[in-house]
Amino acid sequence: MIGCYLAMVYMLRRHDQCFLLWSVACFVFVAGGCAAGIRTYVDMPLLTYLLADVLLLLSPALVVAGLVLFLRGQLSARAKQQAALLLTLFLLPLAMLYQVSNASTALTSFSIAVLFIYAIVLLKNARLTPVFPVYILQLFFAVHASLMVLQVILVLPLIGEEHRTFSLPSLQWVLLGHVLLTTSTGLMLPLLSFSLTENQLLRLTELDDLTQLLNRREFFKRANLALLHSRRQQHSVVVLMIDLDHFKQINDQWGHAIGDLALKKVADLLKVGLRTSDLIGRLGGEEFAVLMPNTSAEQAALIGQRLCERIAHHAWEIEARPVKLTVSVGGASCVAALQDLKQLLADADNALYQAKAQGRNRIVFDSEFEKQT
Ligand SMILES: Nc1nc2c(ncn2[C@@H]2O[C@H](COP(=O)(O)OP(=O)(O)OP(=O)(O)O)[C@@H](O)[C@H]2O)c(=O)[nH]1
Repeated sequence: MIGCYLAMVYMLRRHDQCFLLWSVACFVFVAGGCAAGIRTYVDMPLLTYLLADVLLLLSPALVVAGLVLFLRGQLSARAKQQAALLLTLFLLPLAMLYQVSNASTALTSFSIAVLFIYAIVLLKNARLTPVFPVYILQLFFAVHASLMVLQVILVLPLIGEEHRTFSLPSLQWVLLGHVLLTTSTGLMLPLLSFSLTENQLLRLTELDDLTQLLNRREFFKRANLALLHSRRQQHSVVVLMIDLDHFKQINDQWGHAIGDLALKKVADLLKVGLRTSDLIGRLGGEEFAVLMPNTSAEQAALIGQRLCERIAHHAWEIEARPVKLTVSVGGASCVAALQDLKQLLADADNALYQAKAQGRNRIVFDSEFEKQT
């Protein structure tokens, strides 16, 4: 059932390959369980021991392969080679041991435990929010790995004995835990992907596609909140409007694609030149806005001046074209954030207009602000 459920998620998620692997892993697990289950009735060790153990190991291996695919977006040739090598390393001793009573069970259980530990390590590098599906899966894998180690401990003394391992009550409990954990893991895996989609959707609605800065709507939303916060704290706030100089000429001379790369580069330079607490947005076209909370006019003037210099003196070369770029900056501030955002932006825009009129590549502050300071 879980295999069918994952197969349906695979189709719903537009053939996201990791779900196919996870679905196949469930069917392989059931096939391996069936092959092992008929040991009591059928004397075909090749089927009931060798094939059963191969299938039982292949199932978690497919889960791990699906995780790699999910986290890295692809299974590289190197990863496939490593998987083939590991499978061979497992198959060789198994082929030699499968007729020795209980030895193959111990080997398979140990290998599965190693695979689950690897899955925990893989998930450690997953940067997903909300993070709880990752933690829960790590917990499942940890319990599952412990269960497999327990199975090894229980089976080791029975190697070579003609005892039917799974008739032991303790091992039946382990087996039950194995099935429950496999089911729970199968149910939890899609949540990983929902976390990822949620993140991607959030990014799409909040960030500007080209520059990965806040888009206009998100900038206004966050800036209004920041302003409210500053008002409560009685802090002064500075808003900068930043506009590229003669950007039309760059588009006309080098083409729109180069213009886009120039916009991206400016955005990167803004990110580097400003603090993480500053909000940076692309309001549209070649116009950016920055809100600097808890910042004095003098500090902002200095930072703005440095930004202009950093951009003007940057070794501009985009796809081997010597693109020359400068920006003009208009600043506005209010002590204790008495103004609203729209007014602040309008004042900064006014100052930007003056910066352009005075020859560009400079920062000018709104005169209203200068009076206040
Ligand atoms: N490549 C690219 N160009 C854009 C984008 N958005 C706006 N532009 C261009 O930016 C240019 C803006 O031109 P203007 O408003 O005349 O301003 P300017 O040439 O920078 O001149 P000043 O602002 O007066 O210094 C136009 O050519 C737009 O086509 C974009 O996303 N990518």
